[in-house]
Amino acid sequence: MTTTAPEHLLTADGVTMRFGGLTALDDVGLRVDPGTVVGLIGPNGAGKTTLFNVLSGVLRPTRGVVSWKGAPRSGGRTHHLARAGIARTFQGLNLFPMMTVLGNVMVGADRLARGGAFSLVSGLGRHHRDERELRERATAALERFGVGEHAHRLPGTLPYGVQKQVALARACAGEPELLLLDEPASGLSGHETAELGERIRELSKDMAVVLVEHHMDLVMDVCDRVVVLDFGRVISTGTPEEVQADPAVTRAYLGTSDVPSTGPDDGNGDRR
Ligand SMILES: Nc1ncnc2c1ncn2[C@@H]1O[C@H](COP(=O)(O)OP(=O)(O)OP(=O)(O)O)[C@@H](O)[C@H]1O
Repeated sequence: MTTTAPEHLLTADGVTMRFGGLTALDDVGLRVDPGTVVGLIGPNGAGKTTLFNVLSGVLRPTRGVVSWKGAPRSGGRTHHLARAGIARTFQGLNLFPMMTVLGNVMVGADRLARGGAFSLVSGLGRHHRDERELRERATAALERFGVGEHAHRLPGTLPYGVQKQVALARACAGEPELLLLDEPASGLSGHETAELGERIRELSKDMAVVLVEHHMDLVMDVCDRVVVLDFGRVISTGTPEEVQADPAVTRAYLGTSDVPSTGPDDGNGDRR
């Protein structure tokens, strides 16, 4: 039997999100193809976080459809999405503070095993073989992100940059097909951000990536396509070069310090 790979991994069609009288997203369309890195940018309040939350299933749109491999998706909790092959990171890291680094990453690897997410902590209800496999996967993920030596530490005892790598390792340990990254460069040094760029490029060989990010150098460096939001609408889509050259984008950023065509930025362009 011949199977045809779906053209798009994730699509959003006509997505509108209203909060009371405020329209945070207005008829937004987006597509993410396998193996591509898609950047979501826009001035403060443009709707990036709202769209990220719709794509990651945290918010159900007022109107419109988000589809995964061609099938409409109706929201879903994080672990449901993880089982489908979608992983995300959080701005606030969201590591479990009382669990070791290894334990945290084993939770991320869990979609590939049979037991429930927390049975690995208690050891209840999990087949020993499963647990050994999870441990191996998690250890490999930590090594891949260069933080294997911290496996038995608690996250809170580690520098912020290391915790960010652990959060990335946790998201990738389940071998997702799509990784959603919410401002992964925030709080990182220039050197750490450059390393992150290399990692994202490497990850994109195995999975698609959606990146919400204020750090323009990173966006322009790693993204295949960039979607620009302004006041909840998509005002430009294209390669980094195309959106940088788009006058609509320049206009949207006018008066902010968050200009996509310049070098390093402080990530705080605010026009409100
Ligand atoms: N839960 C909510 N209730 C009401 N209004 C909201 C809610 N979430 C977001 N908004 C509003 O929706 C608009 C878009 O916000 P959103 O946070 O998505 O923008 P953003 O592009 O992520 O901004 P930033 O770059 O500052 O994070 C803003 O006007 C914001 O105040």
